[in-house]
Amino acid sequence: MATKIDIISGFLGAGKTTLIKKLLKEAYADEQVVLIENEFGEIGIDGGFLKEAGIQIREMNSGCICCSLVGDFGTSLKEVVDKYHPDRILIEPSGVGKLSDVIKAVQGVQGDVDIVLNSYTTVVDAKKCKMYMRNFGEFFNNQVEYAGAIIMSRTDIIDEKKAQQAMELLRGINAKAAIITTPIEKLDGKKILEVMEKPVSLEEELMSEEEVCPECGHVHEHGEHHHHDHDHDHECGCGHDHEEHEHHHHDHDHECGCGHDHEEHEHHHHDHDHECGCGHDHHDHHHHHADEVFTSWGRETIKKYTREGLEKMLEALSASEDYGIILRAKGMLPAEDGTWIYFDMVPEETEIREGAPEYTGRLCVIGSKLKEDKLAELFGLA
Ligand SMILES: Nc1nc2c(ncn2[C@@H]2O[C@H](COP(=O)(O)OP(=O)(O)OP(=O)(O)O)[C@@H](O)[C@H]2O)c(=O)[nH]1
Repeated sequence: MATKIDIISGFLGAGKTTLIKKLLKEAYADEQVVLIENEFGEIGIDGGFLKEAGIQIREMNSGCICCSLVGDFGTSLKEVVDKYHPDRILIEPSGVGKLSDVIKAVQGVQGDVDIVLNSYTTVVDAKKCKMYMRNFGEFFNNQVEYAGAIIMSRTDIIDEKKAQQAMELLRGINAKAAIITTPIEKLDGKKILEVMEKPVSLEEELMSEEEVCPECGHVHEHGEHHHHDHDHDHECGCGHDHEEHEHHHHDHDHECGCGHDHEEHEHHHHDHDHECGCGHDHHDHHHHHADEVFTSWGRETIKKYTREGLEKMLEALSASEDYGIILRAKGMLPAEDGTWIYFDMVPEETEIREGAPEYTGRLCVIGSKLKEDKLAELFGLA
């Protein structure tokens, strides 16, 4: 049986790891699963948390799984399949990766390796969705637009109105995905996986009632029919033949988000297919690689911290832009009292907990226009 590939995408701190842990426990318990992580920061931090769950983890920290690294990624995927023959490979792209690039990379090796793209899901922080769309739309929106299913995180802590607003924003750029709005801790992992694998939105459910497939003339089951549609959409963004491109152009304009009109868009495709083939509009001056926009700063350290001290440092990070635009910080550090402090921070939300001793202390900050000297000073590591 071909190894199933589940892609779990989502912006920095969205809740990808939280979801993966839940799926491992509740939905993948009887399967052999390998996780491929592509972290943006230089220091692998998540690995530590997930190793406790006892699954195989392969980290790809050398760069993004994107246009330039498709080869490495393919090799990595092949090695994992040959070595472990897993039932499933979970791919957790970096929080600033473009989902379309990852889908394309998987599809690119599908012919050589016995894998099948099974699901492509995006976790969205419902609390920050609006802000991310506005400030980092180029990366954030792509993850939403290409998702088969969208899981809204933090619907447990925001009010209904805000959740509704976030949902509408997401629906505005992805008309088809199933959007999970129920807090995930209320749902069984199996149920979540079911939605990820057969993401049927209400709209499709209603529409497909009596719908006859225009291609084969049959009435399909909901899920079946839906998958059919989705496959087409995604193929369209990923370097498949031109006829199909044109055929689906209507959808594609939306997916691209480039703001150009249809004709112009088509033009770009002709011109730029050669350069990269990833279906992006490279002519657009707003196209960036993640490392042009986001930077990370990380340190290994033996310095000991206190919870109170660390809390203040993390508060200072989001209180101003003195340290740059901070989007994410995490780490595990030795405490003065001999315990270990693990922390997870997204602006205005900090989680500090006790964890198992690590071989050394590590911390990582991700953001835009980071001021490294100031950060080193703040954490007492200058
Ligand atoms: N209240 C609440 N907190 C959440 C939810 N999902 C994630 N978090 C918290 O948000 C923080 C980040 O969650 P992660 O699962 O590590 O996010 P991630 O997407 O893997 O983050 P990256 O490491 O940046 O890729 C953690 O402190 C989580 O406990 C949610 O649905 N509700």
